[in-house]
Amino acid sequence: MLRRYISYTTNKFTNCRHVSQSMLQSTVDEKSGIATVTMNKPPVNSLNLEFLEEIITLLNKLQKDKVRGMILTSGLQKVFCAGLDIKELYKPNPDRLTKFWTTLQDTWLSLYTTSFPTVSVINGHSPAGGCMLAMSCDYRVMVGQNYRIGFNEAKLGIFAPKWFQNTIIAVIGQRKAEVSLTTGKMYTTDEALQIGLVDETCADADSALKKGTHFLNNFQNISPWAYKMTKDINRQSTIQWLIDNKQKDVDFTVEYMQSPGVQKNLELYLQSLKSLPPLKLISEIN
Ligand SMILES: CCCCC/C=C\C/C=C\CC/C=C/CC(=O)SCCNC(=O)CCNC(=O)[C@H](O)C(C)(C)COP(=O)(O)OP(=O)(O)OC[C@H]1O[C@@H](n2cnc3c(N)ncnc32)[C@H](O)[C@@H]1OP(=O)(O)O
Repeated sequence: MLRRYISYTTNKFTNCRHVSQSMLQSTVDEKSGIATVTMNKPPVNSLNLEFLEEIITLLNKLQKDKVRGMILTSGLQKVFCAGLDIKELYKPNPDRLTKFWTTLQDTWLSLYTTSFPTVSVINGHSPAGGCMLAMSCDYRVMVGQNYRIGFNEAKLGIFAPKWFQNTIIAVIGQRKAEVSLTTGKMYTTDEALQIGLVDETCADADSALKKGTHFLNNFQNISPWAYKMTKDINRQSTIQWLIDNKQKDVDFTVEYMQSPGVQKNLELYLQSLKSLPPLKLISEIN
C-alpha cells in the first residue's frame, strides 16, 4: 500500500519551508513567500481522486500560511499533467465517479479562486485536464519545444463542461476556444504562445521558474485584498455558474460517462494509448 506522509520542515540554510505529501512537494521561500509546488505522481501526473484531494489540502494549507504566490510545476521528465485519470472515467463505480467529479469541481474552485497569484511552469505535455490545470492559474510559462498542450477531449469522444469551456474562453477568447475544443488540436509551444494559451515560453525549466518568480514579484506592492477582490470580480460569472449548478453538473456527468457510446470511445482511446509507440499519440492527433 502506498505510504502517505506529510512532513513540514524548515531548512535553516536555505530559508525554505518544505511541505511534502506523497504526490506533491511544496517549498516556500521564506524571504519572498513564494511556494513552488511540484507534482510527482508517475508515470504521468494523471488527476485521480486521491491526487485531487492532495491538491485541495495543499492549496488550503498555502492559503492558511498566507503565501504570497505559487508556482505549479512537474517533477516528471516530459509530462506536466496528462489530464484526468482515464481510469476514473472508464467502467466507473458510480459512487466513486460522483466523489471524483465533486472533488474535481472543488479542486478547480480552490485553484481558480486562490487568495494568492499563481503561475504554472509547463515543463512537459499538458493535454485536456492538464491544460485546464494550467489555465486555472493566473499566468503560464511553457518550457522547450518538445511538448504539446491543448484540449483533446473531442478525440476521446467526450466534451468539456460549461465551467471548463468558460475558463478557456476567459484566456484565449470565444472563437479560438471553440476551434481549439472542437478540433481537439494539440499545440506546439510556439502555437500555444501565438493563440495565448501560454503567456511566455523559454528554453529550460530554470529560466521558466525565474520568469514565474518575476511575474509574481509584480504583486509585491499590491495589496492582497485588492488582488483577490479584482480576481473574484473578473472570474465571478464562471465561478457562480458552477456554484449554482454543482449538483446538476455531477448528475449529468455521472450519467453521461456511463453511457455505452462514451464507454466505447474511452475503451478505444485506452487501447490506442497502449498500442501506439511512446509520445506518438499526442503528435498523431494534431
Ligand atoms: C484544478 C484542476 C482542474 C483540472 C480539470 C478541470 C476541469 C475538468 C473538467 C472537465 C474535464 C473534461 C474532460 C477532461 C478529460 C481528460 O482530461 S481525459 C485525459 C486526456 N489525456 C490524454 O489524452 C493523455 C493521454 N496520454 C498521452 O498522450 C501520453 O501518455 C503522454 C501524456 C504524452 C505521456 O506519454 P509517455 O510516452 O511519456 O507515457 P505513456 O503514453 O507510455 O503512458 C504511461 C502510462 O500512463 C498511462 N496514461 C497516460 N495518460 C493517462 C491518463 N490521462 N489517465 C490514465 N492513465 C494514463 C498510459 O496508459 C501508460 O500506462 P501503462 O501502459 O499501464 O504503463
